[in-house]
Amino acid sequence: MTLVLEDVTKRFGAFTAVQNLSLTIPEGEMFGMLGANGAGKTTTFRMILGLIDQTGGSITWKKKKIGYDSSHLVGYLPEERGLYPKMRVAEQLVYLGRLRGMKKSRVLDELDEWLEKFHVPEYKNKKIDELSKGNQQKIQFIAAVIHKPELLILDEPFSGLDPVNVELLKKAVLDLKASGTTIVFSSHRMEHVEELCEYLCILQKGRPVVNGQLKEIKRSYGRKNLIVEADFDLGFLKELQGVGRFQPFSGGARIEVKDELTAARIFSGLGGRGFVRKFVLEEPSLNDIFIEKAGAAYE
Ligand SMILES: Nc1ncnc2c1ncn2[C@@H]1O[C@H](COP(=O)(O)OP(=O)(O)OP(=O)(O)O)[C@@H](O)[C@H]1O
Repeated sequence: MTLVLEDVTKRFGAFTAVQNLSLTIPEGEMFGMLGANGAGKTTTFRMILGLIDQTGGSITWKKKKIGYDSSHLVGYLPEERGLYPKMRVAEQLVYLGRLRGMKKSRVLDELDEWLEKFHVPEYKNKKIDELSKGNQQKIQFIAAVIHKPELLILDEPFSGLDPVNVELLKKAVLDLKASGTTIVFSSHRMEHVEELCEYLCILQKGRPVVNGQLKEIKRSYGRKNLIVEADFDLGFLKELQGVGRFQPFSGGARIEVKDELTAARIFSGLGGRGFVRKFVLEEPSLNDIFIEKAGAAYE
């Protein structure tokens, strides 16, 4: 276990931004930090990186506190993007790489590789403010990883990227994971977290309301989703015992059911009413769990 947060609290004056947060993030894993706006994700990242001190509790990376002397071990993509607009990409990266103890020639070699990977080798000598916002974000991502950090913290890495760039970045992140990097990232897009993370935490007003392994979280949530499509009105199912949220859509409904027995009862209740085109029982999505636990919806 490499990144350990024990009973961490952060207060800003009288306001508590993070409260009694305990997490263990296994080495080489990708960990999703979720929560509505203002839940405490960025504050937690800043504490992990040693940029701000926690009010209580402890945070260790491989049993040591992270401080400025460990900046070569960690990489950070902050939520507020911060490149120097008038600097050229290569100059910027050399500057940041050297701050982390890299030789200029190594920075330039790594940069060439990354720009190829992101299909933008022509950006090397462009000024940051000549690039689109999404492309600036790719450069900032390269700045966070160019020194091959052991621990990588990405605050909303996919926000503002088009679908092609989201895929490029996902692949880059998965490659880093495959090479052993421990990655913690935040996102408001549940499907990204679901696709990439085995472990996650949902914060609500600074407190962890869900924390652990995704498949275990889904299993213990219990309820499942039933997708039914039929040529008759399914509204009567709302009243059945064991039925939770009922979301009708054109030609069918998505129905939260307590257990498989409820699904079986629904199945027999459909008989003789008309034509059923689809009847599928699915695991709850992370979005379902998030809506219940964090009390906020995302599309
Ligand atoms: N320096 C500060 N002084 C006072 N309050 C702060 C400070 N930094 C953060 N906060 C407050 O702490 C809470 C948590 O903020 P934080 O930025 O960690 O949320 P977040 O989960 O990252 O939100 P978002 O999804 O909007 O980025 C917010 O209510 C915020 O206003």
